[in-house]
Amino acid sequence: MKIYKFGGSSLGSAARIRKVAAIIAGARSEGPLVVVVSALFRCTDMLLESANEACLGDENYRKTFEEFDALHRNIAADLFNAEVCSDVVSAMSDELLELSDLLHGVFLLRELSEKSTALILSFGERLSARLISRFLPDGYYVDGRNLVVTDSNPLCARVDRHATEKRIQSALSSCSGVPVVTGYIAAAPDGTVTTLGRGGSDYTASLVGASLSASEIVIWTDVDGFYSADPKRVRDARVLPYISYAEAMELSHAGAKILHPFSIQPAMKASIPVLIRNSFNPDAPGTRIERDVQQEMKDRLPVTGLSSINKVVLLNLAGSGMVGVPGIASRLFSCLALHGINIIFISQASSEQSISLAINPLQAEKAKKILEAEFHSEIESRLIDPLLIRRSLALIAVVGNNMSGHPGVSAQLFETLGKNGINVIAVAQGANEMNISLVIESHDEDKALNCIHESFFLSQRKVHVFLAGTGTIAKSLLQQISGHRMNLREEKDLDVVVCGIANTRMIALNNDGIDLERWQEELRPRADDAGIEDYIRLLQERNLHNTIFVDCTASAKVAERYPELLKANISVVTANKLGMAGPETLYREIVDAERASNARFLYETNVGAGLPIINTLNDLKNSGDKIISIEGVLSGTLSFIFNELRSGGTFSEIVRRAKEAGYTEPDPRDDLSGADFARKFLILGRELGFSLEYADVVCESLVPVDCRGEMSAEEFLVRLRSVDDFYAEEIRRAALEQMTIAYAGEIRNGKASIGVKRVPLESPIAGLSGSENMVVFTTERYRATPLVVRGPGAGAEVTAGGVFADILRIASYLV
Ligand SMILES: NC(=O)C1=CN([C@@H]2O[C@H](COP(=O)(O)OP(=O)(O)OC[C@H]3O[C@@H](n4cnc5c(N)ncnc54)[C@H](OP(=O)(O)O)[C@@H]3O)[C@@H](O)[C@H]2O)C=CC1
Ligand SMILES: N[C@@H](CC=O)C(=O)O
Repeated sequence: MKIYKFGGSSLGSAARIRKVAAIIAGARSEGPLVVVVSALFRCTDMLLESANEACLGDENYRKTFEEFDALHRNIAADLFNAEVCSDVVSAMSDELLELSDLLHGVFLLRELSEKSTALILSFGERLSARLISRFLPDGYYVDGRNLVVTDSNPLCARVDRHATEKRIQSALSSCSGVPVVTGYIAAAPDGTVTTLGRGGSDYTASLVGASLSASEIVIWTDVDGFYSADPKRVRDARVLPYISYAEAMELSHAGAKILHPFSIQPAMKASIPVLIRNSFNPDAPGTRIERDVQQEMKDRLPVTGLSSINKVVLLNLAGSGMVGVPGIASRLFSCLALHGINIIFISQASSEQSISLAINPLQAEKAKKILEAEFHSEIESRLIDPLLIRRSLALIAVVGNNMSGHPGVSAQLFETLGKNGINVIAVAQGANEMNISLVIESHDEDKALNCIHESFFLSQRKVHVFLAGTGTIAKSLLQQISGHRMNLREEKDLDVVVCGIANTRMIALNNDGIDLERWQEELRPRADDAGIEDYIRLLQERNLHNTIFVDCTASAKVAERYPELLKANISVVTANKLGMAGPETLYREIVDAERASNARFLYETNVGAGLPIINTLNDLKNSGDKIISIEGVLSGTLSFIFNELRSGGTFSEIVRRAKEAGYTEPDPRDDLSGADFARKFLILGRELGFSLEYADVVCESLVPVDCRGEMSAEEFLVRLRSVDDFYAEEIRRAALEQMTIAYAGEIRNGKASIGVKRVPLESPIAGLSGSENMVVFTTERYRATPLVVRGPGAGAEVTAGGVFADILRIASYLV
């Protein structure tokens, strides 16, 4: 014998009911079957709505009732021929009339007790079972009120298992045909209608299955099975082929809505497998819930799935007078139980100074009053503090049989949450080690679910990138991410998802990732006054896990926001030097914010574009070497200019080419003035531990005096022709002495200076070509032969590559 339970989503229309009948016919050919049904799709909600409206004196209750009434009549008209239909409708009419009278009574009295609510709600299942039993060739109606015996709690009744089993066995053991049992509804011994709580039809199915020793209980629903997390919250959640009874119980108690939390227990006790299957996709294998016997279950990762309860409140009973006093916990739990308050979560530290309880927010005020009364004298005498209630919280359960005895699961869990800036307010784990429950702020719920899901390899790991700037470097970066994304997915199990792109005028946002093949088309105009603050607000509102802000602007305003981002635990990668080379106060703020947060700040491209200069310096420093001096050429543009001058080009023309090649700053005067080079030296000087401001770098400007005012880049390049002859002559004269000229600098003893220098033709600097940079580290370890880093120090491709590498460094830290 099998038990098939169909939820409301499977019973939404005549067409759906026909599909259900086909599923039943298939099973019937294999052996006896009992069907349990919920109310038709949305009907329980309609009944509740109508009852509430009636109670408020809102005449709309009739309209809602009529909608409910019409839905059943229309489905009957569609399912049956005229003769049968009139038969079915007349059977249903008696019940619909009774329901209408009841609602009218509520309307007149303006009173809706839990008892009358249960009675009104019972019509949903009663009418759906009437329709379906009649539609099945050998179906017959069985009223769950005659089978399931409960206490008299109307809306969430406790089942008397013994009495229920006897009734089910006597009614259904030797049934012929297909009994169609109303799920969800039950009755107290005095005949009062009760219900088993929302989703209680699953429980009915499990009770029926256990009482009849069924071979399996199949819960037919509208999804493919039990997911590793709620797919509405975790897009990459996947169907679990197997889970154990214990896991299913833990997950459904902690919010997984797919199964009524009580429904596992009867099946588990009778060792009956429970299958979750999709009536919309009957070919899908679904999820099998049974004892932990399958090898697949034993071989699984430690965490099987996650679930969450969206709204809980935390009650905190605390006080020094609780320490070592037996009976406090007993009084706490007993008085809440006495008043029917369900405790979802309990946490107590070994100090015994406080006990935290999570409960349903609807019961919070009642619970507070009860506890204040219970502990009145202790609160008066200050042995216990006034009761604290924290609201807007969510509970997350991380569940897996294989977590037990597997060291490192909680470490990984808390590390993941910490790196994403998610504060854990309370924690509980039972000694069976298969459920770690956490209470967090509810606005972090989705973020927490997603990062935990990825961290335990339940889905592909992701970083979410928000890019500022769409210029030379940003374009190249987007091209590189787009080109390499598939490889990263396949080889590193990492997805770099670009969720935001903004410049000063346009913006594109998409949590699922902007299409990088056509990102320009996704850009939309921004409001005139929307600055970088607005972009940061939007990205913070999204609150995605593993978020990295990437700055490819040359804007000081953007750089000023780094501390705020880091404090919000958002990592930053920047090509923009105006943070680390900004005023020392900003530099300190950034460094301090990074230290205080769990986020990372990487800026390797600030010096030498894609060359590993900052990392090399830090490696030397961190491994205890002493830096004596740093010398070299750190401007790609200036290097290019002097390298090209040696080959005979004209100064202004070479600057134009440097700009076209993407070597220059947005304003090339930032290169020619030495400002960009000076910023790099400032950054290196600060890395060395010197307290420096920009003005401390002695810097020679190559910008002619008449080119220093406001002017367009084009006008500047034209005016620059005035110095062409001068530099041609300088190069010629130097060559006569086997020398050349270059723009280079040195940091020594905390002093930094840069400028034009004559260098011998055979020197390494004269050997540079293109936009090459060269940094010479003379250190205690590298004294005789200094350590040299050399290579292209400017250009879109290498810079974007460096930014991308920083993103990946942060990704490997985060995920
Ligand atoms: N070129 C190179 O080799 C290297 C460059 N860098 C650094 O990379 C950065 C980018 O350079 P590059 O791509 O050449 O510059 P571009 O001038 O080509 O692009 C700058 C981008 O930043 C945008 N922007 C400016 N201010 C803001 C703001 N407040 N909010 C959002 N977007 C803003 C601009 O938008 P809009 O178009 O609307 O003005 C533009 O899209 C610079 O800081 C540079 O120093 C670092 C190493 C090497
Ligand atoms: N404009 C810069 C680019 C790298 O920072 C340079 O020329 O070096």
